Amino acid sequence: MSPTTCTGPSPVRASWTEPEPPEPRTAWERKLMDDTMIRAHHDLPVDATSAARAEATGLRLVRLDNDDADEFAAWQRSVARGFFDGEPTEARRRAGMEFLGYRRLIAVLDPGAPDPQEPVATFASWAGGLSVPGGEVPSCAISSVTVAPTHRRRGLARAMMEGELRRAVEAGLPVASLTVSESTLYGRYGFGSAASAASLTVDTKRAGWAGPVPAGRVDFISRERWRALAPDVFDRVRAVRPGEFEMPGGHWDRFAGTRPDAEKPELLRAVQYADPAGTVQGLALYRIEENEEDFARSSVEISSLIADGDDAYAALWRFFMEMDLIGTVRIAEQTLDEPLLWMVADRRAVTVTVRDHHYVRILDVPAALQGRRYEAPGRFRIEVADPLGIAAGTFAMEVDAQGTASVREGDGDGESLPVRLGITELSALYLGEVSALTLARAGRLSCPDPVALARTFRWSAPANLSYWY
Ligand SMILES: CC(=O)SCCNC(=O)CCNC(=O)[C@H](O)C(C)(C)COP(=O)(O)OP(=O)(O)OC[C@H]1O[C@@H](n2cnc3c(N)ncnc32)[C@H](O)[C@@H]1OP(=O)(O)O
Repeated sequence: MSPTTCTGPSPVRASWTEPEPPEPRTAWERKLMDDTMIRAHHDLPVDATSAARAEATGLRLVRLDNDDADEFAAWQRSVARGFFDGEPTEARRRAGMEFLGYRRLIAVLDPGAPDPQEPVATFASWAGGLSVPGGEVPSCAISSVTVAPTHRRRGLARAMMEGELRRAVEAGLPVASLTVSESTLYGRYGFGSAASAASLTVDTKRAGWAGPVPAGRVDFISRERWRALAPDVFDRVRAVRPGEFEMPGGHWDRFAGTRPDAEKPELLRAVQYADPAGTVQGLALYRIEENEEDFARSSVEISSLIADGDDAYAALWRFFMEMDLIGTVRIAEQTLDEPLLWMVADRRAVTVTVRDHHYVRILDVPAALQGRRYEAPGRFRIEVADPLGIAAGTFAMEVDAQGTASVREGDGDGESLPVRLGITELSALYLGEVSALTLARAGRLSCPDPVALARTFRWSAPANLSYWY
């Protein structure tokens, strides 16, 4: 599989068929149907080293059968407990079986526990497309990492992570990626914060619309129509925005509240923006939170805003900013460089909070670095340290005037600029968000000319992952 393509099929179909599973609707779901490589990753047995480590402490590290309803239900219960959710309802179990069949499910079982089938640790992964500057690479997406409070700090999370990263390497995936509950967890495994997220809170009474007024129209649509349109509009946005990830199965229905386990879907409102020719270029989902004390200062929570182009972006934001009875508009998971800040009359009406969000871990340095484009040519000799030994080495990297890189193991020539850094730092640089100069100033990499390195690795389109997985 080339590092710049990612196609992939549903490795597993859930056994629950009541009602009939829907036809695959998103690009992801369609692609899942026929990619043997993704199925191969899904079906690999558990890592022997990690399994032996668990065995030595009397525990069993296993890969679960997605089609086994009891195993899946127990795994899902443990994940819910790990993330402080309530016990999954029957509707949630069924939806999970239907929508999560593509995930490789790992569990740790404790034969000494009162209920030995209930996992004491969980882990999920799947192969999907990660948008990078100028392209897309296959990534091992990781989610649902939990360890029961009764079994914490015995190395179970480490055993699962190390084992699953080795499996991802074996499957030929050049990077791994995840979203995090805590910033402190994943740097030790070589993950770097590669796409941050900004939360915006707008005081609409103060902001004042100073942006363009596009010629198209904004209309209310049903949640079902939003669900049907969103994948295509999102895929157009994703193609040019590093940091976005191919939408995992089940997520569109979760956002739109069109899954059988949706909670209060009736509170969601959906709108679209169509250009004057009638082409839908933007979509948004939101809910209103009424302010009982002052109806004229109620709040809008935008849960999704997908804008393919500047007109769609301006039209949707203007729609929210000029709504009657609204005092506050909130949105999360935005880029660090939102045009909205330049579309309001009073900049201080917008409060921006920044958080680390999408973490990336390079597993195969040549494949990963060749999978993206660069903004300036350069020749580098990159020495990478990796505490897990997966991607350590010295690499000669040459970027031509078109921004295409050729990377191979070796020292390069005497003209190459020497760079020394850890895999966490190289991974953080990967999507072009943080500048190499900033990492050098922070003492996180060494290079005699960090400005040259920064010029090559930066990317003008800001990185962003607009959701959690
Ligand atoms: C991608 C995702 O799913 S993100 C979600 C992560 N999960 C959660 O936040 C759910 C609640 N938390 C948990 O379930 C657990 O505490 C976990 C999964 C975070 C950690 O599980 P444990 O089995 O206790 O971790 P383990 O014993 O393997 O520790 C591995 C390392 O991480 C460190 N570590 C573990 N938890 C934390 C923490 N909360 N903060 C900082 N360091 C931590 C350990 O000190 C250890 O360090 P070392 O190996 O470098 O010495």
